[in-house]
Amino acid sequence: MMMMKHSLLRTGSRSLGGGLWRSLSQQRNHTVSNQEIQHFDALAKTWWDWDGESRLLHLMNPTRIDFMSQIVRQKTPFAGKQILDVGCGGGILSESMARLGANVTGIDASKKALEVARDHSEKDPSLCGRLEYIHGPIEQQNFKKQFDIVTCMEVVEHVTDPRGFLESLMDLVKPNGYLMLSTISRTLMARFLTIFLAERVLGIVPNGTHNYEKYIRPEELTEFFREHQWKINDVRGVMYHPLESKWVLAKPGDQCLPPLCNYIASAQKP
Ligand SMILES: CC(C)=CCC/C(C)=C/CC/C(C)=C/CC/C(C)=C/CC/C(C)=C/CC/C(C)=C/CC/C(C)=C/CC/C(C)=C/CC/C(C)=C/CC/C(C)=C/Cc1cc(C(=O)O)cc(O)c1O
Ligand SMILES: C[S@@+](CC[C@H](N)C(=O)[O-])C[C@H]1O[C@@H](n2cnc3c(N)ncnc32)[C@H](O)[C@@H]1O
Ligand SMILES: [Mg+2]
Repeated sequence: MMMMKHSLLRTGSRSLGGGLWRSLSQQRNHTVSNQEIQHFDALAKTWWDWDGESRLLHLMNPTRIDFMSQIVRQKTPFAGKQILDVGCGGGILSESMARLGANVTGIDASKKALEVARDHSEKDPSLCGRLEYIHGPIEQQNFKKQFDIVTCMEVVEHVTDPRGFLESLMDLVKPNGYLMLSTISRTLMARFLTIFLAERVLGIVPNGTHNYEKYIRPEELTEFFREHQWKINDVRGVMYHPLESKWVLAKPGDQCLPPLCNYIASAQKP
C-alpha cells in the first residue's frame, strides 16, 4: 500500500534512535491538546450512560478484552497483571481489567473524566485496592515501576506529538511486556465513516470528536515500533455494525489489506 507522505509518526527532520534526539531533548514534548480535553470534559457526566454519548466505547469494550486475551494467550490473561490504562477516560476498560484480576492504574488528562471514573469505581467494593486513577499528562509522571501491559484505546488520535506520547508509554512497559492500542487509520474510508457518517449523519459519535489529519495508518504505527526494535504481535481491524450495535474483531490473518478504518494493535518490548 502506498505510504502516505505526511505522517505524525514519521521522523521528519528529527534524527530518531535514542541517541542524538534523546540527548538533545531529555524533556518530552507536551502531548495534551486543551481543545481535545475540553471535548472529553464535556462528555464526562454521561460517560457511564450506556446509551449516552460514549455508547460506542462501551460497545467496543468486549472486543478489546477479546483481542488482549488472544494476544496474552494465558488461561487468566489479566490475573495479577500490572496494567497502565493511558487515556482511561471514565474507566470503562480500566474497570473491566481490574474485575478480571489485574492491578490497574488509569491515567487521563481530563480531570472531569477522572472524577467520573473515581465516583463510578467507588460504587464497586470489588475494585477497592485494584484500581487507582491519576490525573495528568503521561510525560510529566514519574512512575517508580514498569507495567506488564500498557493500554491506550482510542487515545493516540487525540494527542499532540504522538511519537513522543507513544515513546513515553513504551518506556513504562516491562521487558517482554505489551503495549496495546486502538485507533483509526488515515484513509478516505475512515474519514467518510468515522466523521461524515458517524458524527454528522448517524450522530453515533459526538460531533467534533475526530480530526482526520491526526489519524495514524497501521503501517506507520508498525514502522514506528520496528524502528524501536519492538515485535508486532498483531494488527486487526475492528468494524462497528451500527444496525446490530456491536463491534466485530477481524479474525487473525483475515485481511489481505491493512485495516482501512478502526483497528487495534499489540506490540511487545524486547
Ligand atoms: C469532510 C468529510 C468528512 C468528507 C467525507 C470524507 C470524504 C472526502 C469522503 C469521500 C467519499 C469517498 C471517496 C468515500 C470512500 C470510502 C468508502 C468506499 C465508503 C463506503 C463505505 C460504506 C459502508 C458506506 C455506507 C454508505 C451509507 C450512507 C450507508 C448508510 C447505511 C448505514 C447505517 C451504514 C453504516 C456504515 C458504517 C459501517 C458505520 C460505522 C461508523 C463508524 C466506523 C463508527 C466508529 C466511530 C468511532 C471512531 C468510534 C471510536 C470512538 C468513539 C468515541 C465516543 O465518544 O463514542 C470517541 C472516540 O475518540 C473514538 O475513537
Ligand atoms: C475516546 S476517549 C477513550 C477513553 C478510553 N480509553 C476508552 O476507550 O474507553 C479518549 C481519552 O483520552 C484522553 N486524552 C486525550 N489526550 C490525552 C493525553 N495527551 N494524555 C492523557 N489522556 C489523554 C481524553 O481525555 C479521553 O478521556
Ligand atoms: Mg477517537
